[in-house]
Amino acid sequence: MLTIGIAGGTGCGKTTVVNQITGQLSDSEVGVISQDSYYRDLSELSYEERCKINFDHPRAIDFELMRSHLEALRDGRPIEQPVYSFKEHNRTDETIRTEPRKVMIIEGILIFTHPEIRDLFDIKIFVHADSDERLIRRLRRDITERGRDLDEVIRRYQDTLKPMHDQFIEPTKEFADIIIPNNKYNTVAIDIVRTIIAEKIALP
Ligand SMILES: Nc1ncnc2c1ncn2[C@@H]1O[C@H](COP(=O)(O)OP(=O)(O)O)[C@@H](O)[C@H]1O
Ligand SMILES: Nc1ccn([C@@H]2O[C@H](COP(=O)(O)O)[C@@H](O)[C@H]2O)c(=O)n1
Repeated sequence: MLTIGIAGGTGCGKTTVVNQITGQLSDSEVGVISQDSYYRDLSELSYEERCKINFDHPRAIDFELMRSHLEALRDGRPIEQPVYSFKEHNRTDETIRTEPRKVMIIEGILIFTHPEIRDLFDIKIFVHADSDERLIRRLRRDITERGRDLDEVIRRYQDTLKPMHDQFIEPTKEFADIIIPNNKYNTVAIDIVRTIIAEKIALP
């Protein structure tokens, strides 16, 4: 199995890049896992308490579960990937059965902060977009897709997102094998990654 990690700050375009990479590839050969699935279960907290959680700190992520899932896939075993709700700030009761594939892509803001997770990646890609661009994209996306309003996004950006990005996420750029500049759509970089994956899939 070829394991590709795609990191970068919120709104840099990780999900978009993953969709562009996998667009014309077969689902049976390339799978995608999102770090969002591994936000800790917060069912013991009220909704109001969950709203106050810092979701940009590495401790918000259940890296143990992520590691055991990545190792299971690598060993050829399927996993039950949790499904996350941004509206509820919590995991749902659902899971998605994810079968091992020739290529697995894992995307998320914090995946390069954890040394043991980092070591599981054959290729590490960091997607870069400037912070003003990322904030604009995040505002648009969170309001239209994640049930947030302007005040919520700005408050979270100032209180936790920006400081956590500077402390934890930006420094992991140094671990990347490839940095994709994504202030604008970057078809050249996407083609390069697709070529690498196509070669892997072509192997018996
Ligand atoms: N290169 C780009 N140019 C303009 N908008 C983009 C670009 N890449 C992504 N977007 C948009 O920005 C928003 C955030 O992108 P997304 O892929 O969800 O980022 P991430 O997964 O890194 O948080 C989405 O609405 C997406 O359509
Ligand atoms: N309940 C939650 C959980 C996470 N977030 C934010 O999501 C961002 C990471 O996801 P991306 O798709 O943007 O990479 C992260 O910055 C968290 O602040 C949230 O708003 N609510």
